[in-house]
Formats: sequence, structure tokens, C-alpha cells
Amino acid sequence: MSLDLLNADSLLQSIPEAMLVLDTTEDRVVDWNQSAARLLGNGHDGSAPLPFSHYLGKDMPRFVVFLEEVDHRGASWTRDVTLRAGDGSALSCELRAQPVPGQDGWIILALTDLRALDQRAETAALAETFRAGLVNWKRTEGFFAELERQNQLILNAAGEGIYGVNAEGKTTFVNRAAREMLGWTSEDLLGKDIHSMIHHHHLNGEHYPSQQCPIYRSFRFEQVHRIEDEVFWRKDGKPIRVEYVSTPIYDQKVLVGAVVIFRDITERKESERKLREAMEEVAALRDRLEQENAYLQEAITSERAHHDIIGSSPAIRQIVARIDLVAKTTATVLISGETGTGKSLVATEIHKTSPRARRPLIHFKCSSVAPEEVEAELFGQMRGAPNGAMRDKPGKLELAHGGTLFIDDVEELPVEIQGKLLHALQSGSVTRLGDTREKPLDIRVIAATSLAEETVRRTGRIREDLFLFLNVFPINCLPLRDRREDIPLLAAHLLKIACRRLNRPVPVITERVMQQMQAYDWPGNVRELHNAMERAAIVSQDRKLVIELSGTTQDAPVPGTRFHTEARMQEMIRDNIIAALREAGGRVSGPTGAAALLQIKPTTLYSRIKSFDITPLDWG
Ligand SMILES: Nc1ncnc2c1ncn2[C@@H]1O[C@H](COP(=O)(O)OP(=O)(O)OP(=O)(O)O)[C@@H](O)[C@H]1O
Repeated sequence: MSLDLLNADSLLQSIPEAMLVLDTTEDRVVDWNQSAARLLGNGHDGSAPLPFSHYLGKDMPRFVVFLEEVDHRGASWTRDVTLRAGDGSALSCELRAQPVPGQDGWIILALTDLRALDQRAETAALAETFRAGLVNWKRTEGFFAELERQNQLILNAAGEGIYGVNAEGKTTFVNRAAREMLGWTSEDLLGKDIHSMIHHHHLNGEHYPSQQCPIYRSFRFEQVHRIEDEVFWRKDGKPIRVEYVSTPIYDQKVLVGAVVIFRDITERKESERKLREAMEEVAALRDRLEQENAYLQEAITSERAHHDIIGSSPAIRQIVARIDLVAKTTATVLISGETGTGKSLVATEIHKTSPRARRPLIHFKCSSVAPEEVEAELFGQMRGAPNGAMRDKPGKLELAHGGTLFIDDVEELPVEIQGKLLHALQSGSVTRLGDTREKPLDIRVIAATSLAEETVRRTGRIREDLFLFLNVFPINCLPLRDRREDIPLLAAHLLKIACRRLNRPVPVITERVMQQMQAYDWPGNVRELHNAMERAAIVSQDRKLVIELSGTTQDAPVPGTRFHTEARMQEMIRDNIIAALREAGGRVSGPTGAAALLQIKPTTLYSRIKSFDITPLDWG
């Protein structure tokens, strides 16, 4: 028995669960193991057990019920009995019991501390969670490692320099391109204040405080900064010109730093600088060329001025001097002189040597335009205007905008149109017939009249206000008979031009012919001399100049016939009108006009000019 018990006791001690052998009839703990002693005996091993009722306290009745159940069933368990530890504290336990065979009233009782059981369950759950978490975490860690590896590959493959800084301005990564461009290694830069390493000075040597640095501002003020031209400093102390974008970066909506993507633009800036220098050089050369050109133009122009206006008389020299004087200004010029004395030539020379030379010179010969058409010709017209115009057409005033308007034979202008013209010139604007919109005008005006000032005032052919407006700078062209000394030069010059045009040898002007010419009065002035030389170039044989100072050759009928065909007659009428217009310098009306030469009414001549479609190109 004792051996059995001893064996039983050692067995009992080896069980980790709290176990007791109770003699229920004696309320005695026969034996307990160390776990039970620890649980019930206030945690002290080796203390002697108390009567079991002591551990039951108020729950004795429940324990009795439990014992009955054990007795009845042969084994049972309960969690309804609360035990008391040696120090009086309540113990929540599960009790399991079964009778000890052969020992009446003895039971073997196992106690499971439910609190400890709960704690173990919790620990187990935690361990489970932890184990699961660890697996997840490992997976996540792998994911991030892979991501970073891939990012590193991408970052290192990028051609742009890329580096990251944390919120303290310390470098967190630098890609390959950045390392190569800057010459710094990752070890040099990682964890260091990058501004003080690569961005500390401006190119001009000025210190660059970090608080002004746009990269720092990116993560301090959450701004994206794009900078076109700054410098980063290489490890070897050399600057590289860079453009960069600095972007704040966030982790879970928290600003953690900035990423900077930059490009080396040193070469581009150098090329730009070279290009700029080249452009400046080109611009300087162009300016110089323009100046030289202007100078040469001026030289050529003045040469030409002296070249085109032939004559050595004081009158001609004075005209040239006055042209030089007035050309540079915008003053209105009134040129007077008989027909053919060179008024148009003077007007052309003034325009050619004026600052407006590159803009048009519009020649409006009042005596060549039918009075009823003058207004539309001068001011322009809109389609369907009162005169039944078929299309919009700018007037001569508009065409001369920016340039010069030469109003030739101004005395031939109808008086009411003179008023309208004066208004347009004074107001600096023009309105087309049939239109309401005014167009601004910037024109220089040169006018010409074949009337002397005294005749103008006496006859009133030019309104006084218009005359005053035009007569700012008068130039008078003397008739050829009052400067006969110019005849030899002019005759030689005009003959040479005519022969060149007709491709004929230049005939010699004999002393006798020259005397004849100088004695002649030249009522048609230089134009008449010009026409005489043209004819002489045609008729002169044997290289001796033959001159016909009046009259023209008549067209003979076809030999063998006493009449002309209708077509030939029409041709002859047309040629005759052209010849008269040439003789009259294009003037139709007036005492020296072609109508007077042909002894027909100007209105008849106007309508014939129209029907024969004669233009200044025909007689010019
Ligand atoms: N001094 C001159 N030197 C060279 N040619 C001249 C000179 N004067 C006039 N001419 C020439 O004589 C011709 C008539 O000159 P221009 O047409 O200028 O005279 P105008 O006074 O305007 O005549 P009109 O009053 O009839 O219109 C032109 O061919 C012109 O080149």
C-alpha cells in the first residue's frame, strides 16, 4: 500500500496539473502535488494542506452537490465551485473528480486554474497573431525590397540626375546620373546636408543661404519649384549649370522631404551664349551694312539728283539746292513752272531723296482725269457708291499713305474738290465715297501748277486756303528760253538717251544746229526739246543731226491707193491722240493740253482716251 502510495505520490507530483487526493469523510487532504500546493497554499511549496473545507469557504454546499454527482456518475467536473487560496483570495477553477477505487470516501481531484487557462489562451492567440503577422510582414518586406530594387534600377537608368532629401535636408538617395554629373559618391552624400555640399553658392560667387533654396522651400512650404538656370557644385569644385524640378514627397499624407530631378544644361547654355554672341555680331554687322548702305544710297541719290536734273544755269543750281534743303523735311512743296519745265522731275527727286523714298510716290495728274471722276480717283469709293462703282477701290490719297502724293496741275482740280482735298489733308484722314469710316492718312504733299502765283491769285483757279496750305516751300522751274545756257547740255543728254533707246549711233550736233536750237523759244520747254531729240534720232542720217523744230511727219496713204482702211484710220486717230498727249506731257485740258493741240473739246478727248484705252504707258 505504502509502496503503491509512494508510487502514486511520485506519479501525482509529476503531473503538471494541480491534483489532490481527498478523504471526503474526514475533510482531509490526503495528498497534493506541488502545483496544487502552489495554487491553494498561497504559492508556497511544502506547506501542509489545511482541511479541504477551508479552501471551500461559502461554496461548501456546492462542493457537496458536486461530490454527490461524482459518487453517482463515477466522475464529474464543475466550474460552479469557487475555491479560496490560503491567503483568502478567490480562485476560479474547473474541478474534475473521480473516486479512488477501494478507498471509501476518497476522491482524486484535479484543479484547473481558469484564469491561468484564459491567460494561456490569450498568449496562444497572440502567438498565433504574431506568427501570422510575421509571415505577412516578411511578405511586405519582400515586396518593398523588390519595389526599391526596381525603383533603384529605374532611377539609375534615368538620364536625369535624381536625388532625394528628407525633411531635415539630408540626402536619402542619389541616382547614378546624379553621381556622374556631380562627381560625388553615394557615401559622400547620403545622410549629409546636400545644400551645403552642392548648392552652397551662386555662379557669381555669392553665398546661397539654404532658407532661400527652392529645394528646401519644396518641403518646408509644400511647393513644386521649377528652376531654369542655377548651378550645382561638383566635388572637384567646378560648377555645372542645371535646370531642375523640386517636388515635395509625402508618406501617408505627411511631408517627408523632396525629390529633385535635374539636368546638366552647361552645354546648352554655352551654345545659347555662342548663338547670342553670333546673333549680336550679325546684328552689329547688319547695322553697319545698313548704315553703309544708307550712306551709299545717299551718295547714289545725290549723285543721281545731280545726274537726272541736267543743267548748269544758276536757275538749275538753285533748284537742286532747294531740293536738297526740303527733301529731308515733311514740308509741303509747291512747284510752279510752264509745261515741260521739269516740275514732275523735281517732285520725283524730292521724294527719292526723302526719308519716304522706300514708300510710294503717287502721281495724280488732275488734268488727265475727267472732272466727274476726280473725286472717286482721289478719295476712293465703295462698291455701289453714288457713281455706280462696281468694286471697292482705294483713292490716290490712301495709296500714298506713308509716302508722297504728287498733285500735278492742281489748278485743274474742280473747286469743290479742292475744298474736300484740303479738308482731308488738314484732318489727316480720308473717307471713301459711299463709306462712313475714316482712314488715317500720313502723307507728304507735293503739288505742281503751271500758273504763276500772281495768276493764281487773280484768277482764283486754286482756292486761296488750299494755295496757302500747299505753298509752304515754293520751287520755281524757269522756262528754257530764260536759261538758254542749259540747252546744249540738255540736248546732248536727251539725244544720247533717245539713240540708246532706239539703238542708233548718236549723231553729231553741229554748231549751226546748236545755234538754231538756242535761238528757238521752246514753248514746250524741255519736253519739246526731248521730243525734238527723239525725232532727230530717227530722221538723222550720216551721223549729222537733222532737226525739225515744228510740225510732224504725216502718214501717207498706202501707195497706189487714195484712201485708208477703217482699221488703219482708227489706228491713226489713236496714234495722233498719243502724239498730242506726249507733246502736252499727258495734259488733256488747259491751254497747253492735248485737247487744245488737237483743237477738240477736252470732254471729247477724255472720251476718246477712254474708248481707245490709252494709258500714260502709251505716251510716257
Ligand atoms: N533739267 C532737266 N534735266 C533733264 N531732263 C529734264 C529736265 N527738265 C525736264 N526734263 C525732262 O523733260 C520732260 C518733261 O519734264 P516734266 O514732265 O518733269 O515737266 P513738267 O513741268 O512736269 O511738265 P507738265 O507741266 O507738262 O506736266 C521729262 O522727260 C523730263 O525728264
